[in-house]
Amino acid sequence: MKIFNNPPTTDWTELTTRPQIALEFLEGAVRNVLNRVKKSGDEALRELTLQFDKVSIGDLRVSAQEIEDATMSLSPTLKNAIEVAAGNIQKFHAAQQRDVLKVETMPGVTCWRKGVPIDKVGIYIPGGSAPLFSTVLMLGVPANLAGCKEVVLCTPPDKSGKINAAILFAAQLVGVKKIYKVGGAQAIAAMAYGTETIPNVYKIFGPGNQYVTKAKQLVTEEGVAIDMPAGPSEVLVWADKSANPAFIAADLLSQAEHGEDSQVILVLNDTSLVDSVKVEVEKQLSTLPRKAIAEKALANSRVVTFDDINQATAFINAYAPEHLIISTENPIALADTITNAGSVFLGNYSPESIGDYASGTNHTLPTNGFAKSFAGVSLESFMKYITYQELSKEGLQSLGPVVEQMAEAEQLVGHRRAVTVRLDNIRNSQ
Ligand SMILES: NC(=O)c1ccc[n+]([C@@H]2O[C@H](COP(=O)([O-])OP(=O)(O)OC[C@H]3O[C@@H](n4cnc5c(N)ncnc54)[C@H](O)[C@@H]3O)[C@@H](O)[C@H]2O)c1
Ligand SMILES: N[C@H](CO)Cc1c[nH]c[nH+]1
Ligand SMILES: [Zn+2]
Repeated sequence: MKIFNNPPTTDWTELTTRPQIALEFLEGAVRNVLNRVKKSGDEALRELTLQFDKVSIGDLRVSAQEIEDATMSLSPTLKNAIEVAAGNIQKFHAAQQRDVLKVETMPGVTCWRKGVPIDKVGIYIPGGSAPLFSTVLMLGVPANLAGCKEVVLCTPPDKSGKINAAILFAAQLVGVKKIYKVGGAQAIAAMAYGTETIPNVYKIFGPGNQYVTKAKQLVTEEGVAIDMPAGPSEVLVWADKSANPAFIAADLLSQAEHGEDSQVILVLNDTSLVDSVKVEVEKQLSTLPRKAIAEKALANSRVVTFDDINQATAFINAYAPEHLIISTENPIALADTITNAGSVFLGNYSPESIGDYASGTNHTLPTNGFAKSFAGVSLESFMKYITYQELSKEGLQSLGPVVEQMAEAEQLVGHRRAVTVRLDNIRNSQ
């Protein structure tokens, strides 16, 4: 991890840059995949799966027997852990349900807003380097709570053409039945355009690598909605002397192990922890099974120190981390100064991996600075909100003249007439 002490505050560009595949190459490669799936459907999916996942797939859909076998093969302790996590995720997301609130903006003018589920949604479950069955809970639970009619799940097969048993168990737990063995940009294309086997959907959810994330962004050009760009994982730890160097190192490594293009940042308000954290990172890295991956991610990572706490806040808001851990003496006060972050973990006993799996919050979060403008997945992400209004005769008599004035001034006589014709009718019938 490269160290920056009191970096100049005029331009954060270099310090907030994430490791990325060259944009032109990435976009070209992903557009090629999208076009192939659009043109050749299932045939392209099979060819691309052979090319990228090195396996030949016959039936793209996971059978009921495969789901049953997977469920049987899983240990009771893991099943129980998944159920506990699902319960917490269910509780947190169910609490996001809102009552319909009717507002009388003027006497006789009533407006309200009602959430309705998005009929058809697609959920992408990453599986390239690790089978993220926790993501099935993060997306399946709110889709189920929202009442989406059709949920399509895509995830890459392993080298023997199978889907990880825990992914299948979690899917049946949250009621997802349409599961397909396809990953990467080709899975996003399948859910966006539909193929002979895979139904198209209206909105695509889920994290993934840079290919998956770019594919999601590109299909929005064709009218498909997405949750947000949720690419390579990242964490920023903000610590002071009260933090434990072993905890900090473990938190940094927990996200560094996701992928070589992950990035972890340590922000310190003094330099006293630099050496002890370095020692701990080396120590813990030496026994980490995914050491090679984490080492590459650490090479893209940074320690940034600031004498001035306000500069630290400004940097963190400019970086807009996916995850922010605040391991300082008064974490809540510091958290209040943060406007750009996906999810925040407070104090020394809130490791980020708790949120990855089981506290209840959603782990599908904006990366690469998108936390400036996007929120993580929530129940609302699976709904759309329709607004309604109903006017009584008296309501139209009060508000109609206002709209007549405004429509006339916008030179939209047709708009004015839709009001006038009714006001005339009321007058004539009195
Ligand atoms: N932001 C979030 O909320 C969040 C949550 C969980 C995971 N993640 C991230 O998701 C990512 C998962 O990535 P992954 O790779 O393990 O799994 P993945 O499922 O996202 O991608 C695997 C697929 O990528 C495709 N692919 C691989 N190399 C390719 C190439 N050269 N050209 C075209 N396509 C290619 C293959 O089709 C493969 O099936 C990680 O970066 C992780 O950090 C993010
Ligand atoms: N940290 C990831 C979100 O960036 C989520 C995850 C799933 N499993 C482990 N971690
Ligand atoms: Zn994680």
